Amino acid sequence: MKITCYECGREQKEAAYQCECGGMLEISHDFTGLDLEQLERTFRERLSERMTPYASGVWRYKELIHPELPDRYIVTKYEGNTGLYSADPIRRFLGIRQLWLKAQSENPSGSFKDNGMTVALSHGRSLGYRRFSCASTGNTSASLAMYAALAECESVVLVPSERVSANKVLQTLAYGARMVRFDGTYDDGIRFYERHGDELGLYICNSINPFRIEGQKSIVYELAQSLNWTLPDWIVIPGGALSNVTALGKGLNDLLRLGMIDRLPKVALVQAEGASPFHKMMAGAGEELVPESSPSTVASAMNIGNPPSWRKARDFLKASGGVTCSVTDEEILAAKRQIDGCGIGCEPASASTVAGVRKLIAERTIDKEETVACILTGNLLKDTDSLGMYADKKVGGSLEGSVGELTAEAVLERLGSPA
Ligand SMILES: Cc1ncc(COP(=O)(O)O)c(C=O)c1O
Ligand SMILES: N[C@@H](CCOP(=O)(O)O)C(=O)O
Repeated sequence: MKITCYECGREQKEAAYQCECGGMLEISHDFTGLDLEQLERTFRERLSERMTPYASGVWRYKELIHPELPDRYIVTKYEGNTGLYSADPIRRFLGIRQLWLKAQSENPSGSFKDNGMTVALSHGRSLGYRRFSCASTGNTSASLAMYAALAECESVVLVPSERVSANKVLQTLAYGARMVRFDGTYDDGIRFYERHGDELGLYICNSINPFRIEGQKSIVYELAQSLNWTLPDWIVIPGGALSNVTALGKGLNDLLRLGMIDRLPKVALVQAEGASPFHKMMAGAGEELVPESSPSTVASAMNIGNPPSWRKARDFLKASGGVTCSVTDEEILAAKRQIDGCGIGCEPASASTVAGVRKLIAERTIDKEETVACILTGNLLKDTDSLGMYADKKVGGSLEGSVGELTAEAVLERLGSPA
């Protein structure tokens, strides 16, 4: 395993997040010598592991993620192992032949961050760190605080004072994090760490830490394994800091290189219109990202104007024929209503995927005969404010008004006869 600069290629020391040239870091593995059949058998056999690190849907793939890490450093809550659903109401809503929803929202802290955080935090422990940190819109901080508490370590987090979900803030605090609220956005928090992280002696677990990306690759490994190593035509994913799409691309390239899949699916990256600097760059065929200083969307997890991983994301999407699009807050909430109402549920950022599929079908980029998997990144309870924001607030048809005396007849009168 080697850590190099994504920009200049220079090899790096272990604990760095950024090369001297300012470039992001990347981990590369030498997979030579790995026996494909043996690997597939191992990944299958580990599905029946219980209470060992290999019962995790991340560490099941340790050989492809962090082969050198001694097991004693692993901090796991058996993350991954999330549901893959074929939700008919959503499929009908989109009018598409086949749709899968991969619910990373079912992770232990309620978001896809756990896939990456277990690896970053475990690696930091192996380096001797006891104090872990991040800047966050709330999900990264909740995940970090949960794993740090499990490892009996400290967590220190920077969270903007506005435009974040109160649920995520409270969850982070409940796990014992020390929190600094500040005026600004996630982007300002990252800039602070790039300047001061080392001097503060903190181990930073944002996605500028390349071990986060290694862990997040497991999402697509697990998706591929669940579908017997045959991926759908499209994978659709939301984009904020762009760590998830970067990890998706890296994981897909690993699987192709190893011969575990025989073609790359197309990837669609969806941003919220009010925070879409990456989509604007891609749509305008530009090569350089122009940061947005005041990103603003109901999908608060994606209130990001200067995504650190944009170069990696751009290179993957361009090389693989991927696309980007943006959707409005209204479109996000309409899609969220469908996803919640079919019993799966998600937070607004995740719903942008289904909204994006709808738009890409309308634009004829996705054909209705193609197969699609959407990555649902965060849990419905992560943002309860957004539940009151549906255009039509009657989600399941709430019984408005009083039923008077509570009798079966009175309730039935309000409900009507069963369908
Ligand atoms: C629930 C949720 N969905 C989507 C995103 C966007 O993912 P990324 O920042 O990796 O692009 C985030 C935050 O990062 C998130 O918390
Ligand atoms: N939505 C994220 C912001 C991106 O953070 P990172 O972990 O990819 O650096 C959050 O939950 O903080």
